[in-house]
Amino acid sequence: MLRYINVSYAVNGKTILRDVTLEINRGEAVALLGKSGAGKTTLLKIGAGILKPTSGIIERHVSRIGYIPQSIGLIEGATVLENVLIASGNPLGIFTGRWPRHLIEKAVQVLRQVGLGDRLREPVANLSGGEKQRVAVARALIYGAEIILADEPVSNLDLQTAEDVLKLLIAFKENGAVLAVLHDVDLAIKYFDKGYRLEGGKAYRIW
Ligand SMILES: Nc1ncnc2c1ncn2[C@@H]1O[C@H](COP(=O)(O)OP(=O)(O)OP(=O)(O)O)[C@@H](O)[C@H]1O
Repeated sequence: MLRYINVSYAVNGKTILRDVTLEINRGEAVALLGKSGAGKTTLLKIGAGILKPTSGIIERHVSRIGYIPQSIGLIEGATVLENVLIASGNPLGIFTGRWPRHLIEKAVQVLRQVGLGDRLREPVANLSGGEKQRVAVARALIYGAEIILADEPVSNLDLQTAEDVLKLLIAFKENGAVLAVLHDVDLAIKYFDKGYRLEGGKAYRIW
């Protein structure tokens, strides 16, 4: 679904990625590991099309990519339901605050799917870190993303919550595939089909 071929990325004369080749196939959950500053976020942003590689090729065999940044990227003052509706891509609703009934029904359905059916009217600011990650997954679902690129989706979460969020992310494989940046190798091995480690700008397949 997503393939990096000899991708390099440099900024201000500093090479962050060198000749990275890796692929995420349909039905796969792929973990990306590596020390702080190794280039994991940069790699994800290139996959999402936010950054352009300095050289190399990105092949995308998907039309919709869901990108969940480290900051999660929710609108804190808006409700859980509004945050999901905004991701549905209906431009009128964003300006008028009025959404077609079918979209509201769909938003409620994806929020139930991620276990937040009883928090629809809650401002996102009131949610815990794990619950915010769930909203982010619900946004990807209503958007119709085929692949999720998630940047450290479980950092700062306790183990139980981290496992719950990972199970939810992994379930997204049914829609396509998942690429997630993780720090915990044990969790990565437990839940992910494939793992790469970034080191010195290069990607090494570790399982
Ligand atoms: N626009 C930029 N200008 C200068 N340096 C940058 C820029 N973007 C990234 N870098 C540097 O590139 C390196 C890789 O950054 P990146 O955010 O991809 O790392 P990371 O592996 O995601 O780190 P972390 O685990 O700490 O989030 C870092 O040293 C960072 O400071």
